[in-house]
Amino acid sequence: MAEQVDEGLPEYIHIEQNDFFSRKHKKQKEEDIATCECKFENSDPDSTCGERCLNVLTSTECTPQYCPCGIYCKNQRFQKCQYAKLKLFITEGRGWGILADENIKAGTFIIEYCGEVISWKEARRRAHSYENQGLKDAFIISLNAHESIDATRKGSLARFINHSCQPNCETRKWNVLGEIRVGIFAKQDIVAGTELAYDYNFEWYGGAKVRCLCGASSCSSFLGAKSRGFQEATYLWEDDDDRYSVDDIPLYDSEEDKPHPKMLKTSDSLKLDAIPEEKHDHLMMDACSEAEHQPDPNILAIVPHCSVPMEGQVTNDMKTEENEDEALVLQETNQTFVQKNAMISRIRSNSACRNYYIQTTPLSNKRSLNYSNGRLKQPVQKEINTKLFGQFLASTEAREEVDGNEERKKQAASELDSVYNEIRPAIEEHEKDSQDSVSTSLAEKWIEASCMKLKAEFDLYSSIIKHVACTPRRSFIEAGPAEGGNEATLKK
Ligand SMILES: C[S@@+](CC[C@H](N)C(=O)[O-])C[C@H]1O[C@@H](n2cnc3c(N)ncnc32)[C@H](O)[C@@H]1O
Repeated sequence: MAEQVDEGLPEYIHIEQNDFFSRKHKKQKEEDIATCECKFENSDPDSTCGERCLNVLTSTECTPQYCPCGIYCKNQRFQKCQYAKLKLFITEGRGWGILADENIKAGTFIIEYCGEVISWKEARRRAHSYENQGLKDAFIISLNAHESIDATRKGSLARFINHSCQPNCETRKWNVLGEIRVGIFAKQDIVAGTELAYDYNFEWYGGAKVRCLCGASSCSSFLGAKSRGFQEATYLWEDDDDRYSVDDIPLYDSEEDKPHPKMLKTSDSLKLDAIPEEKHDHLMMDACSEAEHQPDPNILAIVPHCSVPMEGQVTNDMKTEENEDEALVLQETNQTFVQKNAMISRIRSNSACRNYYIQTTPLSNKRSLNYSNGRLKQPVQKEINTKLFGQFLASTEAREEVDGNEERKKQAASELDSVYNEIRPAIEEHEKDSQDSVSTSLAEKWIEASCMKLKAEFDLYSSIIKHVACTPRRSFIEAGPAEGGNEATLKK
């Protein structure tokens, strides 16, 4: 049975505590330690840091030695790795998944989403690097506006929990000894043998679209289909308009995905030997597809390493990781910053994760996702041809004013793009996560750049309207033919 499990198991390093990649774990200052007012009473099991505990109410774990309940404190679940019993299993079409190995009550802390804590810049760099190396599974989630957790190389069993549009679990952020940590919690009572899933809430940002195989009746068909990026990119323009045909947009079926080559040797304590032999037709989110996960030779080979010492497992050195990072940096230096299907999923507190939308232009929410016979259509930016208008105007001043305004509009748009790039994590976090706030200075910077762009657009369009309406127009003969063969529109 154990051999069966190791066969095809993705290569990763099992950890049960976050690994800080570029900084140390924060040292909790004494004045920052929140002490609750609970008091252990033999007769009342709820007296020890249960639902009424002030720390529990604020999603903060009690600090050992400071909790009045001492060893009886029940609010140190992350610290003590008090996880529910889980089993790894192979889904049909979605790779590995996790089953509840016991009945789980609604609200229960199930497991921590562990991984490497990295900056969002590093997350973006890694996402592109992983993508370039053919790694299709997304394991990077956001922790807050500045940092992400990457469970690609190091993680807990939580890295195997799949997405569902109708999930039985959710993510929640907790403050543990001064650090924010992400836990998977049961949204409802879960019966043993049921697959666990939460809504990734992917924010798709380009490239191939991953078909969602969660099987829920309310399934949105693609991972990230509800995100702004996806909706913008798949906006359906006029029907029967061949220009927007998307026959060649690449679709990625998870069922075609192939897990990593030869995998990690795990200790028995991980319960990796518990994959059930029978098919899991009863599972809530069993896949619709028949295909199996196959090994993918393109996927980055990662040397097994365990930061939590495990029986029979050799602790690897950092060299491999460093070399790998160097390779990633080199590779990235060589690559152009073309949109690819790199996935960084970003968790928002107490609910989900999403992908970065790697695009410099902020997207509007106004468009909705549309399909035409199951096909998605590409967006086209509709721009006013100011050059054409300029040629239409007789006065040099009018033409110069329109040209100048267009130039200012372009500058404002590019400034907004660069501000957006600079503060994107904070903006995204703010939009999707009521727990995180954008700092006032960032918000002001963003608002100022947005206003400048709106003003520049307004100035441009009003100058066009003003001059077209009020200044004498040149005849087509005088203006000469416009670029793009728009002669007809130039004639008076
Ligand atoms: C965090 S991993 C989950 C574990 C993954 N199944 C594995 O075998 O390693 C996320 C990846 O699993 C796959 N996946 C998860 N949920 C899915 C779903 N509902 N439909 C299709 N693929 C899914 C996608 O490839 C996604 O990028």
